[in-house]
Amino acid sequence: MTERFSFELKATDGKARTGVINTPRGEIRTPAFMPVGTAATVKAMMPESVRATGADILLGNTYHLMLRPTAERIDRLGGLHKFMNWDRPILTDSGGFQVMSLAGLRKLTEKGVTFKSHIDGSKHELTPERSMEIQKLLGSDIVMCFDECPALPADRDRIAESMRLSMRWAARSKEAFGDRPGHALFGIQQGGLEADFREESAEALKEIGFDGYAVGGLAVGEGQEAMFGCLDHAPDHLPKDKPRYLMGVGKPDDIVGAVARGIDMMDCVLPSRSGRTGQVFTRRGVVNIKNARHADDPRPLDEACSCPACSNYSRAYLHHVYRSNEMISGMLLTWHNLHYFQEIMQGMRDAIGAGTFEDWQAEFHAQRAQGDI
Ligand SMILES: O=c1nc[nH]c2cc3[nH]c(NCCN4CCCCC4)nc3cc12
Repeated sequence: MTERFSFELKATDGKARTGVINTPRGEIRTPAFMPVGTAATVKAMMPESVRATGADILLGNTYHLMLRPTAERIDRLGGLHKFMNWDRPILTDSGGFQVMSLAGLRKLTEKGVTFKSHIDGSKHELTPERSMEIQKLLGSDIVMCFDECPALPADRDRIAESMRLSMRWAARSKEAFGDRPGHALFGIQQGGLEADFREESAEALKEIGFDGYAVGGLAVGEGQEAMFGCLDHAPDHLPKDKPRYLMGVGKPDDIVGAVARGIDMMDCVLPSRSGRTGQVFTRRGVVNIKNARHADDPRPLDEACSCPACSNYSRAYLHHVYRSNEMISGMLLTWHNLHYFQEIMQGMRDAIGAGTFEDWQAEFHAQRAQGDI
């Protein structure tokens, strides 16, 4: 058991990397996908089931937990790991993104943001200092700087102004975080799709110094082509010996393209949220289980998948329990999707380690039939 946080690069293949992040609560194999556990639960999953899908780390949200049940209450109850019965690493987002996407009546100043809770309308404030305090109360292993993520499209002046505010907030986050062995603080690169601002942001973050570096400000509606265009240069300016985390991504082909461009960690609600809406990701493409064509289909979702849904149930059954709005539907489809996303990650880790990532990518794309299957 290590007392420190460290990143070991094991192999590279082109720009793709594979390695291990060592933390006091266990290791994180990279490239890594983090299931999202917003309100102290990965929805429809028991923690032991999340682990069974192959996850080494999950994500929690400062914004949601500060509103309900509050960080102070979770601290009094022994911290987020004990509270949600997950003893492996947890990364927490810092709250700024969720304030801008969920909260009401927001006011943004140099100090931070004030807002009204989307739950009960109560007034709250988030600053770099308060975000660090909340993430410490939660007991997060990987803490994210408090930042501002501008909605795209935005003009260059707005993007530059927002990025520079986030860099000032990154310095305040680092100051407030202090020296916490075994815990990590990640900076978040901003700069929209602008190569010069992305480089300026990376230089500012390296000057401050972080345990890892996130690529923020993406997956905000720019589309895959623009995101990949940004990822063709944005990670290049980040330290090679530290983890790179792309926030909020994504669909399977987004994830593969990001790893090919040097990303080590990702998170997205897509596999869990889609599990609840009947959208099933498979190696041959997406299955919409609510479609009547599955009503009499005795086959599993994916013959090659070993998850409980594919091992024990037919498409006909999954179609039935989805249409009947039964709880087992969300449980089985979420488990399958998370299992499939982790299989993609394991496949990439193995391929990068073997120097066969190009072939693996070709096989990944060749299997994907167009449209619904
Ligand atoms: O720049 C960011 N800083 C802090 N947290 C973030 C979280 C983010 N999440 C996303 N995108 C989430 C996209 N996701 C796709 C599936 C449906 C729900 C939204 N971009 C982000 C940027 C940031």
